[in-house]
Amino acid sequence: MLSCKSWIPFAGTFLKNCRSIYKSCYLTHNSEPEDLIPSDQEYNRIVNHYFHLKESHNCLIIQPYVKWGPKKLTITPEEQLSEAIALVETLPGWAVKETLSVPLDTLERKTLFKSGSMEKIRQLVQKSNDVTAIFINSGVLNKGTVIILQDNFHRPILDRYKIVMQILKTNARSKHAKLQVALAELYYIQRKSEKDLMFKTYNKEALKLMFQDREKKIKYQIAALRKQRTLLRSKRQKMDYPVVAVVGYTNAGKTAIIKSLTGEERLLPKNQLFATLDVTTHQGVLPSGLSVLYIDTVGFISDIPTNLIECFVATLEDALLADVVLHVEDVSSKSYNYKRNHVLTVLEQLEKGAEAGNITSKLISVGNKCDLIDSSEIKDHNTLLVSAHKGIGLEDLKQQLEDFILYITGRQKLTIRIPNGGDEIRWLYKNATILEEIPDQEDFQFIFAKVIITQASLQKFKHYFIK
Ligand SMILES: Nc1nc2c(ncn2[C@@H]2O[C@H](COP(=O)(O)OP(=O)(O)OP(=O)(O)O)[C@@H](O)[C@H]2O)c(=O)[nH]1
Ligand SMILES: [Mg+2]
Repeated sequence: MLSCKSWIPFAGTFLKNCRSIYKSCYLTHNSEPEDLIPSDQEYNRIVNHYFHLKESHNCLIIQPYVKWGPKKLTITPEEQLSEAIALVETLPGWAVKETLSVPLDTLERKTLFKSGSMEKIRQLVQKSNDVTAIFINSGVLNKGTVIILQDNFHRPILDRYKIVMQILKTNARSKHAKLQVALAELYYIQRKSEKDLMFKTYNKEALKLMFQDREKKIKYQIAALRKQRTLLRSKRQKMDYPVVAVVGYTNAGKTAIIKSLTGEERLLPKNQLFATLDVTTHQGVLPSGLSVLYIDTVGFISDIPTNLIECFVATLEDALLADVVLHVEDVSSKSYNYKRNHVLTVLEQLEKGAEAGNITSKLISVGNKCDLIDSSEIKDHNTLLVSAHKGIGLEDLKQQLEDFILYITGRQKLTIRIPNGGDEIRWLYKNATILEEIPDQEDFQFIFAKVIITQASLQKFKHYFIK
């Protein structure tokens, strides 16, 4: 385990490197393209110091919970613990050895736990001596508490923030996701450097320069990617397909739903938290034949400092500009209400952000994994129940989406009488969705075309063809 003192010898080389161009030598277990993220050895060491990055850990998970008062959560400690287990098990090579829920009367105590609980934890660590880390399932622990607990239990202490960061690092595949994670990590280290004694030996100016330089380079690359995405977005707008953004708590089944709605084999739903870190787009067809684009997004999770999620908000931008936002909920989850409230709160916060527009007015909820519950367990009778696995309710979902899209985008279903084989039908094939062509029985020179068409296209059609 690294202590504060073990950092001092690095300070000299660190300062030298601060003024040099940073060589690419990102975390050893995370293969980075050479030019992707500016990095240096010292920075990586700092990161390792905070995050205790390792290929594997045997964890003791401790779930602190406040028994009563305003800090008491609506989610039970058992439910919190099961999410903590899922978080650890998401990391390849990591395992859960022991778990313990510890009641607290306050979250303010410096040691977090009372002496009786401290003793209980100490005994548990001694008993299972293959425990290599203690994960305390709480947002961010303050440095003083971490030091006290580490000194007491002689194991690295991890909090929720660190575990989620580790998952994001492990699961980030695309250039964009890696850059977002690198930025989140940088902000964390930057904040630490303002208070942490560990940085006392470093030249403050050089440190600041190094952080600024790193931030500038990462942001530059993110901006370049964003330009590409804006280009793609405008191409998509030209295609004029309605867009459905699929959002929700992590592991609710967003990817699985999109896979079932589109039949796209490339999509791989996983029993992991934060399996999806990239915003991807998939084409599907609604009951009347209208093409639609589904956007898969990064899942939400509660009790994580907002700055970590903020880094991913940029990746949600496209999603939030969608015509419809489909909120996927896991109806089999015991913390269904807690998760629902969390997602809705985050969406409301995003809505307040500059470009997001009005999200709540274009929100539809769908309850996934209904195959795992029986009718007595239904939590909200107004939510459409589906199962991506068993294919239950998917046709109803498509119909709901279609009706909502027609309503919200001002598309109309129309029947237009036009010449058979003329320019009109060719134009409509390009600019609208043709549902059916029916010959006019009274005059075979004409057909009735049933179409779905936007207001804008209808105006153009009238302008070109109706004199
Ligand atoms: N029983 C059951 N399991 C499902 C259903 N839909 C999804 N799952 C499972 O739930 C897990 C999570 O599914 P994903 O589609 O990856 O969930 P997600 O919301 O995209 O998760 P993240 O990308 O990690 O936020 C996987 O193991 C799926 O196989 C369903 O209808 N029924
Ligand atoms: Mg997913």
